Amino acid sequence: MTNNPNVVISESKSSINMAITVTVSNSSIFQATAQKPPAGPSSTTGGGYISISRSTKLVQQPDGRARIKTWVDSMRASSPSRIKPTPSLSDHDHDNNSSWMLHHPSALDMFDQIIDASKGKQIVMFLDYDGTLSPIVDDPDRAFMSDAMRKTVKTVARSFPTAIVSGRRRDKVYGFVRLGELYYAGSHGMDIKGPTKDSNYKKCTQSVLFQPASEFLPMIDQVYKELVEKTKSTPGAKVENNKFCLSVHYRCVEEKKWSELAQQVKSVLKDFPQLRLTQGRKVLEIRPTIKWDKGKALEFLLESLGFNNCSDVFPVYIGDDRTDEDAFKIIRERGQGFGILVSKFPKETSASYSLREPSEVMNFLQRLAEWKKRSILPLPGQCQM
Ligand SMILES: O=P(O)(O)OC[C@H]1O[C@H](O[C@H]2O[C@H](CO)[C@@H](O)[C@H](O)[C@H]2O)[C@H](O)[C@@H](O)[C@@H]1O
Repeated sequence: MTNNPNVVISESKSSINMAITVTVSNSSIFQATAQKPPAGPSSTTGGGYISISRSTKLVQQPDGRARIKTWVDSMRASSPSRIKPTPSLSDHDHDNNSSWMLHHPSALDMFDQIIDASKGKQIVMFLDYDGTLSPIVDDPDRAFMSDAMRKTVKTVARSFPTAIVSGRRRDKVYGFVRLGELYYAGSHGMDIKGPTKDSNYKKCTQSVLFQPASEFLPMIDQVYKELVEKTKSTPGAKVENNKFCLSVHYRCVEEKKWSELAQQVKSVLKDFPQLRLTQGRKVLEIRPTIKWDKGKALEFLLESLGFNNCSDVFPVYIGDDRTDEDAFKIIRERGQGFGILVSKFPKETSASYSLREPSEVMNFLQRLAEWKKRSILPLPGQCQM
């Protein structure tokens, strides 16, 4: 995707006023401040509040009970499968659904309009992995992508610069996707690497582009060990080491144990104010407080491609998670391209369009690749020089 995929950019250092900031809709859950030595290129700063949504803030209780309740509330809120299935939707639910679909229509239904808007511009594809290219499953180590999806992504990557942007560690998501011609932004964009022809992907360190949180590696490893130890008494809990960030999965934890798990995570994190907690789909995500996310990764990749100040670029970002909202927002702010949210349920989002599930994502990608193929073929009767 870049003119020079072999460039290595190191992070700049600045002193940071650490904060753990969490909003549920955009997902910071827990906030505390502390002064710490330099740890990253930039930082968030914060006061002592927790926030359930962009508009709702709670004052912290000294004993932390309100905070745990807020965590558990937001863990529930991030479990949309709890919503009743469509056949039993009430009139009110139907109205909500229809109104949401008016604002976020299906990208398949709007395919021609999307293509029209992209005319004369370079489409650049950004694809989230879990829940977008692969269906959500109980075991995060078995979230395999189908061969049909892999073939489709390969075809798309031949037509447009394409990046996978995932919360997972980069080598793990590469292990699922197994396509060397793509860009990969792992650890929520904190580990970016360009295309490689080398079949041994891990050894090809020359094409690493950006790792803005490398100073956090020892801390992340330490917190990983502590979380594994602390949560082992909670059946079903699973801690995943995503290199520059961590995931604490509660998909397989009984709901009555969620509060206990939140308490365990909180008790570890209290000693690490340099880390913040965000939420995904039945997962608590822990990452450095640096101002870097999937949106920044999108901007970085566009810049690497030479599209920073261009009016003729058309980024399309497809994702299902709260962490993808950072990228949807950037796309909106740039006024270029579109975000597409993968969801069966109405959700607050900055995406413009929606798709219901990975099979629809595949369908959309196939149509996009077919359109591109047709658009470069000569018209019938037209001579090729
Ligand atoms: O940015 P993504 O590629 O969407 O990664 C976000 C998290 O995805 C994975 O967890 C999610 O998918 C699992 C497998 O389907 C599922 O079991 C889990 O409940 C989901 O949250 C991944 O395991 C996490 O590390 C990523 O942060």
